[in-house]
Amino acid sequence: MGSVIGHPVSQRAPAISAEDVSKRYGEVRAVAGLDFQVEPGQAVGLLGPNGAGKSTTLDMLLGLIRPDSGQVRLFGLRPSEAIREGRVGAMLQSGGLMPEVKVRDLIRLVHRLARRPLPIPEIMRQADIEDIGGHRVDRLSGGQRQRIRFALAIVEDPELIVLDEPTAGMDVAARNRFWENMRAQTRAGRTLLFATHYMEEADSAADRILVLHQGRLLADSTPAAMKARTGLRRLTFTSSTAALDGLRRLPGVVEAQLRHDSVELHSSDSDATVEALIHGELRPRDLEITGLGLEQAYLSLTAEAAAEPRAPRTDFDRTHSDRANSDKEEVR
Ligand SMILES: Nc1ncnc2c1ncn2[C@@H]1O[C@H](COP(=O)(O)OP(=O)(O)OP(=O)(O)O)[C@@H](O)[C@H]1O
Repeated sequence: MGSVIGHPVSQRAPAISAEDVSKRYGEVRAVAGLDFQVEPGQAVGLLGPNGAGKSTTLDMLLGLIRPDSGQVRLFGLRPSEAIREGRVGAMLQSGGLMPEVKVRDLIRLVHRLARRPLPIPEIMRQADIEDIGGHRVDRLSGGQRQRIRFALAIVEDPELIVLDEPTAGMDVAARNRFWENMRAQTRAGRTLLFATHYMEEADSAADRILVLHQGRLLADSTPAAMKARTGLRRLTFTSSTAALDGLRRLPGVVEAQLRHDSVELHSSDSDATVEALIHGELRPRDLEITGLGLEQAYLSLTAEAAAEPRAPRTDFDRTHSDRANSDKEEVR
C-alpha cells in the first residue's frame, strides 16, 4: 500500500494507543481507564454486551468525542491529524448517505474531495459494489448500504480501518465476502479494529480480541486463548434413554441440553464425565468432545464479571461525579 510507505515519520508508532482513557455521560461511566495498544497490521475485534462502551471507545479513537481524561494517539498523532492525513478510515453505525444519487456518482464525489484517493474501480472492487454502481443509494438494502459505507471508508487508502458492527444487516453470503475482503486488507498491511456482536466473525477475522465490560477491559487475548481459558469442554452424543435430570447429575457437568435423542453437555471434567457415561446406562453413540466456542467463552467471561461486586470507586469517579449530563463534544 502506497500510504504505508508514504508515512515514514511515525511508522514505528502503534497504529492505536489508548492510555488510561475515560469517558462519562452524567452518571453513566461509559469508559473507565482503558489502556491498550494495537500494532500495525493487527486485526482486533472489540466485543462486549450492549452498553459496554464499544461505540464510545471507537468515537474517542476517531476524535469524534473527547475523553474526560487519558490520551488517544493513532500512528503517534492526534486522531484529527491522523484522519486529516488520510491514514484512518471509519465505518460507523450512524451517519446517513446522500439520497437520490447513484452509487457510482457518490463514490466519484467523495473521490474528487479526497487528497490521495485510490482509483475508483479499485474502491468499487474492494468494497464489492461493482454490481450496484448504477443503483440509487436510497433504494439499497441495509447490507448494500453497509458496503457503500465501507467504500467511503477506504477512498483514501487508509492504513487503519475502524468498523462499528460492519456486517449488521448483511446476509450470510455478503457477510462472508466482506470478511474475506477484510482478511485481504490485513494481509496488505492494513490495521483493522472492529466492534461486533457476531462471535464467529471475531473468531475468524480477529487475531486479537478485546472484551469490554462496563467500560473496562475485561480480556485482551487471542480467540484461541480465550476459548481455552474457560477449561470447559463440550460433549455431544446420541442416546435413546437419556433424561435431563440424570445428565445434570453426571460428574463434571455444568450444563445439559437434550433435543429428541441428541445430547449436548458442557463439562468442567470431561474425563470424569466420559468415564461415567461409558460405565452408565445411557449407551452413548457418536460421542464427540470439543472445546467450547468463542461465544460460550465470551458468555462465561461476561457472566463472571457481572456476578462480581462492583469495583471500588476510583479517583476518576470522585473527580467527575458532578459532570453535566450531555457532554458529548464534537472536536472535528
Ligand atoms: N450520548 C450519550 N449520552 C448519554 N449516555 C450515553 C451516550 N452514549 C452512550 N451512552 C451510554 O454509555 C454507555 C456505553 O454506551 P456505548 O454506546 O459506548 O456502548 P456499546 O458497547 O457500543 O453498546 P451497543 O453494543 O449497544 O452498541 C451506555 O450505558 C450508554 O447508554
